[in-house]
Amino acid sequence: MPENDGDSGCRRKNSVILPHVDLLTYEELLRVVCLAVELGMNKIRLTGGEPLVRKDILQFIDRLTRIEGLREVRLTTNGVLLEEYAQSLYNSGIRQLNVSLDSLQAQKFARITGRDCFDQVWRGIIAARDLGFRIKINVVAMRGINDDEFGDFAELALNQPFQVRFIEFMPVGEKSSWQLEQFIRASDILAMLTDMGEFIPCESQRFEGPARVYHLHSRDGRQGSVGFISPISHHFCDQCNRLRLTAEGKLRSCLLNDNERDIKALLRGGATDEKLMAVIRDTVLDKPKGHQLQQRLENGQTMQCPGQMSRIGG
Ligand SMILES: Nc1nc2c(ncn2[C@@H]2O[C@H](COP(=O)(O)OP(=O)(O)OP(=O)(O)O)[C@@H](O)[C@H]2O)c(=O)[nH]1
Ligand SMILES: C[S@@+](CC[C@H](N)C(=O)[O-])C[C@H]1O[C@@H](n2cnc3c(N)ncnc32)[C@H](O)[C@@H]1O
Ligand code: SF4
Repeated sequence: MPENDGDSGCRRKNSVILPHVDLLTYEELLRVVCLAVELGMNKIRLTGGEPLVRKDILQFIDRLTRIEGLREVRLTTNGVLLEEYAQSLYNSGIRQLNVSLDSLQAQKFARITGRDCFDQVWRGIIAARDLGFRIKINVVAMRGINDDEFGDFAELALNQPFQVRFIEFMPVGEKSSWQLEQFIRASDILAMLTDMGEFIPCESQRFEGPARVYHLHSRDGRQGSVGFISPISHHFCDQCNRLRLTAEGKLRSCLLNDNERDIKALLRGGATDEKLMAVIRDTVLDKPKGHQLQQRLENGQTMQCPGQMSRIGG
């Protein structure tokens, strides 16, 4: 196992826990969401950090899902608390979950995440499946860490009603453990899997999110859904319509660009709704055309991005 144990940069081992007062309150979050909805936003994803560990998260989600005009609330989780929370999440109206799962092997999972809880996460996934959630499994692809399991993950897509998505490992975070040797492009992953059967591009999902989705028809007649997210080798910036709001109230127009606007300062400084809406609109207008990671990779330039996944949420 390489030195960094495959920590994808999402949860840093020495993560700083922010004081409660530095976080946007639920009231503040709801105000920002309502204004964004008024401006035309219709989908919210809760991510993190780990959204399910925040105190009173279920009450917050209950209020969030009742906002008029908000079509859908989705959640990305490490799955640790899923078994316990799945029913309440379903009752709140959430129907789609993304679960991060970089290994199907309990010991390796423990080394990657620093938590020996593969079985607990798996039970959460199964509980959510049985309740009827649509489930996507997020796999950050890391050469030398989990590339020996890509076939097992594709098997999972054939055996369970989950969409398995392989995500290119991004160099996010100042002290990110990202190493060029670990990077593996989405097209190489697909090439490694072609023996399993036929991969047919799913046209209906083309603009449904960052993943390029394929129907997998296995040689023995089973079917599944496999996605590839390639922010580095084949970026999708021209279709990107996301804004990201961090827990401490910074609004970003791009995952890989550190320009941020301080929404918390505005909220706590008495900004009017009009002012806040203007700032949200300006953030959208400032959206960069794209990122230069592929060029930097080809030129052998440093790839570290200042942001941090656990802050930005993926
Ligand atoms: N660079 C970059 N990476 C992204 C972007 N969106 C998603 N990703 C990566 O892809 C992963 C999965 O994204 P999700 O938001 O779970 O994707 P999704 O479920 O298909 O998307 P929605 O259901 O539309 O929210 C993220 O954790 C990131 O690693 C993006 O806009 N830019
Ligand atoms: C940052 S995590 C936060 C949400 C939650 N705590 C979890 O573990 O799912 C959200 C997503 O970011 C993705 N991610 C984390 N680090 C990444 C990296 N370096 N490159 C690409 N994706 C990454 C993971 O796949 C994960 O699904
Ligand atoms: S603009 Fe930024 S956030 Fe959007 S797809 Fe490109 S890199 Fe990702």
